[in-house]
Amino acid sequence: MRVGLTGGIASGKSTVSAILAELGAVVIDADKLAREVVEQGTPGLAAVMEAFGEELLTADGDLDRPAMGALVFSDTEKRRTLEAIIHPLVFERIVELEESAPPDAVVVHDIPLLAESGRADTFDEVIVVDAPPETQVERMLRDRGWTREDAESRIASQASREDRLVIATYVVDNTGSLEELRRRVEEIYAGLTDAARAS
Ligand SMILES: CC(C)(COP(=O)(O)OP(=O)(O)OC[C@H]1O[C@@H](n2cnc3c(N)ncnc32)[C@H](O)[C@@H]1O)[C@@H](O)C(=O)NCCC(=O)NCCS
Ligand SMILES: Nc1ncnc2c1ncn2[C@@H]1O[C@H](COP(=O)(O)OP(=O)(O)OP(=O)(O)O)[C@@H](O)[C@H]1O
Repeated sequence: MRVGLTGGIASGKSTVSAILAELGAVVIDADKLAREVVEQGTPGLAAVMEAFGEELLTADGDLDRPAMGALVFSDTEKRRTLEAIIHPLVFERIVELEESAPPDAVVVHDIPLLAESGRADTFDEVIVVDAPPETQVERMLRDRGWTREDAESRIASQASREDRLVIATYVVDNTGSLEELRRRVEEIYAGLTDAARAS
């Protein structure tokens, strides 16, 4: 069974995917793949350098992610240029990883931009982790040392909360405690495994 997992930045997706992995799901993490495809020595990094210039490399030769973030989250055209390089490479890796998963696995795709991608209906189920923007901002300020402006510009680069909720077959309200979150995820996973067995 193929399950999409999405949510706005800092909504709690990684926390949910870690619980699902613990429960037995195979998790494919698009953010992680988006980092791997631009590691040093990759064609992805070469393509990014060609489009954006070598000043976006750190002294060690890695992609300077904070500098790239500052650039693309304040300029939509630059963000689209970066996405046009990275997204096809991520998609290729997703297909490869999916092919190597056991046939009866619950495969969870953690994809921050699932609502934006227009591919939600290619999944059997879609879990949306939901939290209000103010909670997202609070978590980003607390954890990442970003300014409120940094946090708000990322939220503004993403689909609205409403646009994400319309693709959901399961909604995880993540405004409560971590214990409540775990209970809700366990309940959803039980439903997924039942459905996978029945199919
Ligand atoms: C601009 C980059 C280098 C900044 O890196 P940084 O380490 O600061 O952030 P990281 O990659 O860990 O992403 C954190 C979160 O930012 C949000 N985000 C990332 N890219 C995008 C985007 N293109 N549009 C909207 N939100 C985004 C997501 O919620 C993501 O979970 C990086 O985000 C990137 O390469 N983005 C383009 C690739 C992409 O779209 N990734 C998202 C899933 S495939
Ligand atoms: N219910 C909760 N109560 C308190 N803190 C939470 C809750 N859910 C998640 N968090 C915390 O909020 C932060 C963001 O959560 P997480 O990293 O899971 O979000 P994310 O959606 O994966 O973020 P990103 O989009 O950046 O990948 C983490 O520090 C996490 O521990």
